[in-house]
Amino acid sequence: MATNYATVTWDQLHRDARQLAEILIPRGPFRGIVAVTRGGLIPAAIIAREIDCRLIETISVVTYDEEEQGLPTVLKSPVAAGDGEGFLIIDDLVDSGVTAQIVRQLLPKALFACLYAKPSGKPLTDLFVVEVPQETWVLFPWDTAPLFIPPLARKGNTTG
Ligand SMILES: O=P(O)(O)OC[C@H]1O[C@H](OP(=O)(O)OP(=O)(O)O)[C@H](O)[C@@H]1O
Ligand SMILES: Nc1nc2[nH]cnc2c(=O)[nH]1
Ligand SMILES: [Mg+2]
Repeated sequence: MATNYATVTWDQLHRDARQLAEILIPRGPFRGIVAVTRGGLIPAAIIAREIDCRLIETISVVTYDEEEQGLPTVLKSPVAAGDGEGFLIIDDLVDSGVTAQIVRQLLPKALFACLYAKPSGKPLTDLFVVEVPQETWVLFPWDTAPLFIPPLARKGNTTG
């Protein structure tokens, strides 16, 4: 279980994805992108727009249920990407690196990039934008919703 949380807003995610695209342009051009569903879908869409790439394939790997890590299962293979030559793999983050390891085994010639990297997963990604502590759970904009909280002055005041 994570000991703390880092909330990423839509704006921040968009800025980080654009920054990754900027780093990726000199590494291209790419024949296509493989988005690691589901978390990689939105970063991949933003990056595809910035690097002007229209061919998007997906790979589906399920590893986590809520915050619990389980055995990874490949639900969909990225058949259109062959051995990955000329392709760019995009995910939202690497944590333990297990998902990235599986994806890389299936696409050994592709470049792997993600927005956020925790120390254990860092060696498994070719490029990333922001490092996050291992014990921090990243809350993506699609994981969260704005919520009313009472003013501090009323905290613990059951009458007001
Ligand atoms: O480095 P790891 O420890 O493998 O963790 C990273 C993976 O975990 C999350 O996906 P998740 O399995 O939760 O599925 P989702 O993308 O469909 O939400 C995240 O989107 C990465 O793909
Ligand atoms: N949302 C989210 N999914 C994850 N999967 C593995 N690590 C994380 C994390 O920090 N945040
Ligand atoms: Mg994922």
